Amino acid sequence: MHPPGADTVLVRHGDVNTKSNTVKRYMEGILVENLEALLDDREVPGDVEQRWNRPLIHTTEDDVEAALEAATDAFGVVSASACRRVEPEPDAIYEVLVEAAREHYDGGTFAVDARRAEKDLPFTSEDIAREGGTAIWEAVQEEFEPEVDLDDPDITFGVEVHDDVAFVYLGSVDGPGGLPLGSQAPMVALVSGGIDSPVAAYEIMKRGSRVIPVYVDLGDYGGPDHEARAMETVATLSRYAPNFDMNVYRVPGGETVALLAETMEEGRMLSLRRFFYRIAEHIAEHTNASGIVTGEAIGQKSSQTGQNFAATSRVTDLPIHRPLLTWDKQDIVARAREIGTYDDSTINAGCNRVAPDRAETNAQLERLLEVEPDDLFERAEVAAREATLIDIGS
Ligand SMILES: Nc1ncnc2c1ncn2[C@@H]1O[C@H](COP(=O)(O)OP(=O)(O)OP(=O)(O)O)[C@@H](O)[C@H]1O
Repeated sequence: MHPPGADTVLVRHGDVNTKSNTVKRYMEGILVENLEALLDDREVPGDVEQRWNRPLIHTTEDDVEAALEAATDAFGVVSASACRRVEPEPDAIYEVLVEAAREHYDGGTFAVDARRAEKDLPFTSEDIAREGGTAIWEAVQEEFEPEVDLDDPDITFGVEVHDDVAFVYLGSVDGPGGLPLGSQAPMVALVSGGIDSPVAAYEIMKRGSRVIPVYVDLGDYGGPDHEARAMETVATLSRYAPNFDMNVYRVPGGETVALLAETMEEGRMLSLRRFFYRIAEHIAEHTNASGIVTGEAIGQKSSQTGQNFAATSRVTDLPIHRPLLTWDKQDIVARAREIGTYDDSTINAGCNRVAPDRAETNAQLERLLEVEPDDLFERAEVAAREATLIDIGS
């Protein structure tokens, strides 16, 4: 919903605002590039203006909702509004508020939420809210019984006044928040195509890190459907990052997985995890990435206990980031649905279970080292070297 004639998207960022002016300018520049790429990828016409504090997308009224959707998919964006630009004069603002009310108000409560970006304007936010509210009320009172409710209105008319322009909008749409993608160091993301790992990758992207996706082919324990599922989830994630390479490193792990399944019982999943981390470390070295991301959550699976993390994490010097560490499964599922990876993740991959019937929950590294294959690290190194890059076709 937007005021008639709205052809601009007003973009608000959050954490970018906490930075020094130099860093903020740099990050706003990255955000603008990302917004341009999202518009381009979705074939939405529009120009992005790098305006201090408030990037703007200039588009057409027909395209403004699509531009708004693209803007609220950009990492670093806290919220955005489709708005009409007007002269920063009270009467011009009230005129547009009245037009917007005539078009969209259909009874119930309303509020005017007005802000001034500059303090030296000859009117206050309260003046605009009060007089704008009166103008709206007078315009609709013959047809309806309008009521002002500042706490929980049915419709909110937003006004933001700068010294050179004012914006009028009807509410705002939340974005993901975080920081612009590419403003932080890249990370290797271990993606399995399950529900959790794509969400973990998304959460790291949200903090500004591009991800280098790595999928380990599990051989007989994986299969084409398992792999396709992983690739689909990455393709979905790449819609949020059209100007970043998200092709997947597919690493041949089938022989090692089969060996672990044949020779190990309780500690099998832990040595498998050590194998994954070590592979990720090699790919991180090769791609200049600064960490490893997984979808693990404390206690979610028997292999994901605190003791097991302590025993397995020591296999690499790189930090292992587990953005979902404290998340409940239902919250992970909700986020997967929100970002669009849930359906890909729940396709039946029809693969065999690697996990043993009796799983280790209290791993001791020394005991694990006694039973795991001596050449596990060499295997990881060779597998990483033999990785092939899969074009996810975005
Ligand atoms: N075949 C794989 N290739 C790459 N990474 C993997 C693979 N399998 C698991 N992982 C990584 O190890 C983590 C833990 O895997 P595990 O299978 O124990 O948990 P999960 O809850 O099923 O995870 P997910 O839902 O992401 O598959 C995953 O979140 C992912 O980061």
